[in-house]
Amino acid sequence: MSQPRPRPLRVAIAGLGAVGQRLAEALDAGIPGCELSAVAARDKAKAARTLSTLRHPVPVVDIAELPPLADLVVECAPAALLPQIVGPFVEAGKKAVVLSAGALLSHEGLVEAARRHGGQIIVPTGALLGLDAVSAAAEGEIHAVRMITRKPVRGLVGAPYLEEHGIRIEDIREPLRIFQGTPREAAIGFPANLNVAVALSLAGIGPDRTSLEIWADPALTRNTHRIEVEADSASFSMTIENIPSENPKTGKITALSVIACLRKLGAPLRVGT
Ligand SMILES: NC(=O)C1=CN([C@@H]2O[C@H](COP(=O)(O)OP(=O)(O)OC[C@H]3O[C@@H](n4cnc5c(N)ncnc54)[C@H](O)[C@@H]3O)[C@@H](O)[C@H]2O)C=CC1
Ligand SMILES: O=C([O-])CC(=O)C(=O)O
Repeated sequence: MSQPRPRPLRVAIAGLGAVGQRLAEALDAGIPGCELSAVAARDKAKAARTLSTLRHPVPVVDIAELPPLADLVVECAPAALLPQIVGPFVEAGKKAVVLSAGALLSHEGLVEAARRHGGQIIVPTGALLGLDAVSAAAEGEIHAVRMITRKPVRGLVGAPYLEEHGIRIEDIREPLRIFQGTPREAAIGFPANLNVAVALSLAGIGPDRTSLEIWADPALTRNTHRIEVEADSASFSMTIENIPSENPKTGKITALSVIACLRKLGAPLRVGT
């Protein structure tokens, strides 16, 4: 006898920016097994106007009001808000999809809280690619992971690392390597730009052994990430060229990755690790 169909997972969106808006539209149009149940926004009046075209209206609330309204939260807000969005969900044994992955490194207690309370933090592939192969390779032995990110100037200006090191990129005419180090260092210096490097490191050999270069390139229009992996099971390299969304720092594919991730949660056929 078949099991009764579970009720849809109530999904909350925290942050109604480039990713949040696209995701709200997709949930409203229908992702099987999921229903949009609430949105948290900084400017609630503006968010209510943005959401007024949805077929199924949802409450627009403060972050602190989300937990009783949802079973899963998608964090797509500024990185500094990560603990207040994710903490209450995982402490209640619920799930949190995290886009500001860089901020996980300075709030490792969240993973511990999820372990203690039976919650789960899900970092989708986001603006990157290949985390399926990296996770598989990590079940064996990975010798090295290297990532090279190239971004248009407007996707990088304002990063704290540039200001701290007096690096001006506004007038460059040639590609300039602006950073060489680890994802852990980049998460601090580029909190709105390098979540992908941290996601890669968490899938593979960690934020201190992964190596990362960041280039500002005035000729580029796309955020371009190349990953190179050497493992005992395989060697592979892959590149993704992301078309920016309304937010020049964020590739369009980021919201689509979250949509695909939510679709997989309850799918009868699930493809990819
Ligand atoms: N993991 C990945 O592959 C990627 C991660 N990201 C990260 O995802 C996050 C979201 O990206 P975007 O949508 O492009 O950012 P965005 O800047 O377009 O949107 C963030 C939204 O959060 C809202 N917000 C600010 N304070 C708030 C508060 N107190 N309560 C509720 N909402 C608040 C802002 O008003 C804004 O609408 C960022 O942290 C970004 O760095 C972005 C691209 C790829
Ligand atoms: O890493 C990020 O947060 C965003 C990014 O590079 C992209 O969208 O290509």
